[in-house]
Amino acid sequence: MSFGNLVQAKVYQHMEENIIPSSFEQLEAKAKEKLDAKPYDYVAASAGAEVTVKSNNKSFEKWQIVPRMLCDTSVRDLSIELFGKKYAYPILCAPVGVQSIVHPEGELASARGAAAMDVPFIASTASTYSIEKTAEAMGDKERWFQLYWSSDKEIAASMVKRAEAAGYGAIVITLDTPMMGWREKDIEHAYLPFLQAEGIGNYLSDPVFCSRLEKSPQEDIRSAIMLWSQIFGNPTLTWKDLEFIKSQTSLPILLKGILHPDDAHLAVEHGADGIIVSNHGGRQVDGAVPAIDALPEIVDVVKGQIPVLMDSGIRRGSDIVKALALGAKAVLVGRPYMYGLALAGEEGVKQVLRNLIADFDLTLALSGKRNVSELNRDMLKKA
Ligand SMILES: Cc1cc2nc3c(=O)[nH]c(=O)nc-3n(C[C@H](O)[C@H](O)[C@H](O)COP(=O)(O)O)c2cc1C
Ligand SMILES: O=C(O)C(=O)c1ccccc1
Repeated sequence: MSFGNLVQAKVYQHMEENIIPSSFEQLEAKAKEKLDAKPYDYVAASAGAEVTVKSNNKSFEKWQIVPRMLCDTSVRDLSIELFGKKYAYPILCAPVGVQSIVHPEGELASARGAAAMDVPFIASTASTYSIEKTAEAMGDKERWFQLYWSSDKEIAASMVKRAEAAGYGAIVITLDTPMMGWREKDIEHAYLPFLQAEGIGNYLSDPVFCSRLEKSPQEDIRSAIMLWSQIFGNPTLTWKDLEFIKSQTSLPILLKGILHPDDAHLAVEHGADGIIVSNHGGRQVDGAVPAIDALPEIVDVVKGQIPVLMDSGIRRGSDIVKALALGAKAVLVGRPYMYGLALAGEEGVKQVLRNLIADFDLTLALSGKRNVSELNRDMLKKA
């Protein structure tokens, strides 16, 4: 059945039991009801007084869309091109670690949900399920691998090579987490899921990691967890270390966590293939600049030499329109799909993504635009 431009009807068709609220606030509230406090707070909470996570959302309100009329928006194309490949939408699932704390199928369910919606899935280094198992769940659908560069560089290199072998299309190196931020809720709960061996699946299945152990993780999980805690994160890294990872792979490399225009400049200078403007959803430096505020200056510095993506605070279609109008090529979503996963596994992730895509499509059309390349700063007004 075709519903023409009644995008809502196309969405309703898939909602057998309306399990997933369409509003982000209700989605979060339902996830809170369902989950235990520890895993819920791990996902929902942020660093410090949570100023940045709040201002991530507030800052989108500073930009107002000025819609244009009579533009024939009957036929629309939401696709983009990145690194020579076509993507159906300018939306990706952000790398989110340790997803098994909200659903037993964890990353596998999210990856399947993303694949079903034609949304690329970025698998975190800190996944409970391995690079290879996640790839297997996705068939030939697009996936990227996010690297937490461990203090043992051979382990980092091994993971990058495993990702390339398993059909991942890009490597995202997260720069803002050489150590985890000060998250008051997790401290209150004394919660660190890794200490129960959740979120370390890529290490336990890594030949180089295992070669550093006296006994296999199956024989002695405590020592494996201990080693993980010693090698996770690498605060010694500097710009010149990027050369090492570049030499390990032919995949495009994106740097995630850039907020300063000078760092964007350095990223280009050191041969990054892309940048992800992000404050890690407010989970690292409380008081850090909202990502949407950092974006325009970074886009100006990069001058189209490499694609600039962004995340931190994308909740609705209008947020995506604004980010793209300010120069982002695509956006990543984090918490929204985690709540979908918590509520209904793969189906929940699918519904969250489907709603977001439909909302984006409608906002684009109602703003008088037919495709992503028509989005630019002229359509925005600063409040
Ligand atoms: C529970 C959780 C775990 C995360 N784990 C990772 C991770 O393993 N690697 C990473 O690069 N970013 C991680 N992030 C950050 C996300 O990739 C992304 O930057 C952030 O969630 C975007 O903000 P949003 O949640 O407001 O959409 C995590 C975020 C959350 C909420
Ligand atoms: O919780 C996070 O934000 C995060 O990035 C992370 C870091 C280490 C392991 C798992 C997730």
